[in-house]
Amino acid sequence: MPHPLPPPRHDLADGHDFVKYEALGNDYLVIAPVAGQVAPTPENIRLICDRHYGPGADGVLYGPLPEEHGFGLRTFNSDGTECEKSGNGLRIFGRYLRDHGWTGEPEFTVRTLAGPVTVQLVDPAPTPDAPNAASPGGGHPGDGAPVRVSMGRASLDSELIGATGPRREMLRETLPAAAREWTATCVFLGNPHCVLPLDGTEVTEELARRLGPELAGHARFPGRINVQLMEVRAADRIRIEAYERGAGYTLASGSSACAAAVAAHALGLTGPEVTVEMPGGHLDVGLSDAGEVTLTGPVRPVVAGRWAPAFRRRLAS
Ligand SMILES: N[C@H](CCC[C@H](N)C(=O)O)C(=O)O
Repeated sequence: MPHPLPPPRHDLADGHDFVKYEALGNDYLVIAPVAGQVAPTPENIRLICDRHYGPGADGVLYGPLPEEHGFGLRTFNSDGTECEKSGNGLRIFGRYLRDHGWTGEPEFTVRTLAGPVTVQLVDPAPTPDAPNAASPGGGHPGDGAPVRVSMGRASLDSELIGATGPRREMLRETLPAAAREWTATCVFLGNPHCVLPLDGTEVTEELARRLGPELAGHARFPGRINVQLMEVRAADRIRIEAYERGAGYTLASGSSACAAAVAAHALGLTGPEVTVEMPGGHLDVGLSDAGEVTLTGPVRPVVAGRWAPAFRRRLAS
């Protein structure tokens, strides 16, 4: 539902320089580009995301940037690289826009490097304490209330994925790594993913951390790739461990969850609706007949803060 962006006003940032949210332990800092704000240079992003020397996060969401319709967003990984989009990042950004008064709408457009997406704040189910919580568009989304993002159409096209070699569908692709051959199905969702269906005993944090760096930087993918180890548990349930391009091992990843659901469905292993389990919790992924992918799950605010003057001096404007 397009609508004009309010003019940047510092009070919409509530006097904060950044706000941290987490989606199943996948944490992002939202930095609104208001007057005097730091610039999203690779050096700044790396220091801000550092878990020892900065506030720490898996990435930074820099927005809202002015757009004729909807809200512009730039998404950065913790290593300072910019990526096309992040599923959890978009869900967090949607919740931030509503929490901080940039919009009162329950549904709106966010423009990413990979194009526009629709974010929808799903009203929580009513409870005895909050019987009206589910009124249409009404009320403030409660803590952990679901946020849904329409991630667009998925594709297995090697050109979109950025793989070397002849143009092909990347279904059951053989990839040599760690002195073994792996069979992967690769998916483009605005950003690229490499899904490895494995036996459940192999879907471990240890293997994700060991194999992830090698596959993420594999010569087959010059632009690097996000990696998922996947166990199919039932026709409507999968489990993944993700190693993200630019952020490393994460407790959850939204676009990874979508990519794994698309790969499992393309391999004939699951239906169009799946729950994706990750170490940080689970997300729901739906695939429409037209190939549209939706991602739904909770988002939680963590902390809002101001740069300490000495820290601010280390960040370029
Ligand atoms: N955590 C993110 C993934 C960010 C993707 C990024 N690592 C890349 O494509 O470079 C998510 O929830 O989708």
